[in-house]
Amino acid sequence: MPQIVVENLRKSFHIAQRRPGIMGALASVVRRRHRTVHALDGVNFIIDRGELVGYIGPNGAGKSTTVKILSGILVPTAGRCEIEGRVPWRERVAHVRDIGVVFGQRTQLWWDLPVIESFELLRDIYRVPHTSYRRTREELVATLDLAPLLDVPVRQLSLGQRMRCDLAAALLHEPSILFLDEPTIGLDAASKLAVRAFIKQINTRRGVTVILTTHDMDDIEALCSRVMVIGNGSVLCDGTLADLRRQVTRERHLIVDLAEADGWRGEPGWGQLIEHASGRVRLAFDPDTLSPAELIAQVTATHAVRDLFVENPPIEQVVTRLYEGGA
Ligand SMILES: Nc1ncnc2c1ncn2[C@@H]1O[C@H](COP(=O)(O)OP(=O)(O)OP(=O)(O)O)[C@@H](O)[C@H]1O
Repeated sequence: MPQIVVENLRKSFHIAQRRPGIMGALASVVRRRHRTVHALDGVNFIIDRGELVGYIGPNGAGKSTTVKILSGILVPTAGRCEIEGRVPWRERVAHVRDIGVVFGQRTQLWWDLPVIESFELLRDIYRVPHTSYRRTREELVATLDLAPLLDVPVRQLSLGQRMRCDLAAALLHEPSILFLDEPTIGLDAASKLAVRAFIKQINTRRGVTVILTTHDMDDIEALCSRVMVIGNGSVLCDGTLADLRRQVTRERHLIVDLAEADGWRGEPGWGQLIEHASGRVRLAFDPDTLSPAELIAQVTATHAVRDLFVENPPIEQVVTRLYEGGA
């Protein structure tokens, strides 16, 4: 049975528009003009227990609105949304016991309290029995290396330390679903790797379903077997990263390091030259028109080559094209 069902979900916001100038402001008091923003315009997806799904899209596409509806904070204008058979905004108390939410830009911990006291408060709020709370807390403290941080007030933590504490806080009540909104934003390389490893671990070992919203494509490549791309309020693509690539382009790239920096003599039939600097050449070619083996044979027959390799276009490029197509 699917754990999350979203069908034809719509959410519109009516925004009061202010007219410019003092007269405009006075006129707005008497007669307000409104503008409607269709943040979600028919979103559909199903997520099974234990999936780790990336939810990506350009700014303003509707990601946060979806997550807010799924967490019961917002009520949609129309459509169906059920999680564990419950409607999130109608059965909020039961629903929040099943979910954990982490926002990279905000903390759910109490700013002036030591971390451990925030944990205790969350235990009270979620009414977690003492024995299971202690067991889960000890596991999380060990896995996320939190022991040295427990007595430190949250405002004194670095961003990376705070994120590790926020992840623990979201999991203390052992939810079966975790919503992560930009969990690696602003983190240094080592902290990013630690957070990613932890997300992977709670998904594979504990079977927690994870919905990850991010603009960091390295997060997606490292973690997600499935990616949903949203644009203009609807899902543009739902599948593996390979599906996403196939939907956007068949293009592949040949990268050639030349023995002589300015020795490039490309032929028009080899594809499009998209980079040529410091002896490195990057060609975008269509493997259906010219096979990689044939292209390599032609290039090496006519050039002195130090090194070469074939790769897919960077995922950022693929995603940007998908966003542009969707827009
Ligand atoms: N409370 C609100 N009132 C009015 N408009 C809103 C509100 N929340 C979101 N919107 C609008 O709905 C659209 C979708 O916003 P949303 O925050 O869901 O996008 P997003 O994909 O999360 O963007 P980002 O990547 O920038 O966080 C935008 O046009 C936004 O301005």
